[in-house]
Amino acid sequence: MTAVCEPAVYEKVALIGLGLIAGSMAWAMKRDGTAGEVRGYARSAESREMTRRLGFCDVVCDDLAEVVQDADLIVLATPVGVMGRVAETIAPHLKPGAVVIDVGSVKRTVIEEVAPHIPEGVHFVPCHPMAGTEHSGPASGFASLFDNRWCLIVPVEGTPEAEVARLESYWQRLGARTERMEPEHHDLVCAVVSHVPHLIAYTMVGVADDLRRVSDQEVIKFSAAGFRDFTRIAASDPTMWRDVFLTNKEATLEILGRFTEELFALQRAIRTGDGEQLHAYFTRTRAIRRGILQAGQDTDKPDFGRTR
Ligand SMILES: NC(=O)c1ccc[n+]([C@@H]2O[C@H](COP(=O)([O-])OP(=O)(O)OC[C@H]3O[C@@H](n4cnc5c(N)ncnc54)[C@H](O)[C@@H]3O)[C@@H](O)[C@H]2O)c1
Ligand SMILES: O=C(O)C(=O)C[C@]1(C(=O)O)C=C[C@@H](O)C=C1
Repeated sequence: MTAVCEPAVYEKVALIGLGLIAGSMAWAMKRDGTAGEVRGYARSAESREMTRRLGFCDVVCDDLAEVVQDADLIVLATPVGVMGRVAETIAPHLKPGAVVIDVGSVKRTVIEEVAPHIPEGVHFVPCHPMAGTEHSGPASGFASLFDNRWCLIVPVEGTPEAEVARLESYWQRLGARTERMEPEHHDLVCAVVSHVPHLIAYTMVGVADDLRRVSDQEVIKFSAAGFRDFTRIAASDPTMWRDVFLTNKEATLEILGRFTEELFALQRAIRTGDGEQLHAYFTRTRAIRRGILQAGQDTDKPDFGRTR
């Protein structure tokens, strides 16, 4: 029996910044023909060469104007700190009716920095796939990254409903579930579920490293899942995460403030031997994890399930 292929959602797609997210999008588009043609732009000859060798783009360019011209969908997949500059460079070369999206982990600042450069007649629809790994670069992408993960869509005022709906169907074809959100709410939610947890992991690994006595061999030798997870997360790309904290400053500081208050309360409970308080706290947090599992919302997929 011949498989019935859905038509492409966008005919020509241009990816800017060929790393984990762009590479995974390209593999996922190839998986079921979500795009007619995929072009990719990378600054370094090494990334372009690697991309050609892996074969996830039909055309690989070293010129931003060339990659975006004629593209129906343009994806900004660089660290968030440079997205404004990239948007400014590509703006004169965008065709009328094209859709520009970003996949950055922060939304309010990206909107402030990108939107002013988007020409009249071109649509800008900010997106954030809630999926990733600690790996980066063109060789790190894989087709199943977005399967069953959320992609948050943060439309700006005035975007035609049809363009947002089309983008939702695009992400769904890449395997994701979609939800729309306001930028400020997005940044606060991500500070809680992603940004501050990364900061805690970075800090915890830094603390272990400071205690050289235990860090060399013992930390790895005796670590069980908890600390190993911290070291995995703390291996994430430094440029990406520097930009996340600098651009989501307000929400990060808000959540960090709450976090340190709770931490001090637990610290006091330990110092004063208040077992009842500790037990009540841990009972509450266990119920949260169990609730997530019961609702079938834990879509965590370890790397061993990945496919190109
Ligand atoms: N890694 C994750 O878990 C994850 C998840 C969701 C969203 N994001 C967001 O997606 C974006 C890309 O992240 P990634 O994990 O794919 O990173 P990555 O480091 O794997 O890829 C980013 C690529 O952008 C390139 N780049 C940097 N500056 C550039 C510039 N000025 N012009 C062109 N290219 C440039 C880098 O060389 C790199 O190849 C980031 O904004 C990040 O916040 C990441
Ligand atoms: O799984 C991981 O390694 C990730 O860090 C992915 C993760 C997250 O915190 O969940 C990281 C940053 C993103 O913007 C979205 C997803």
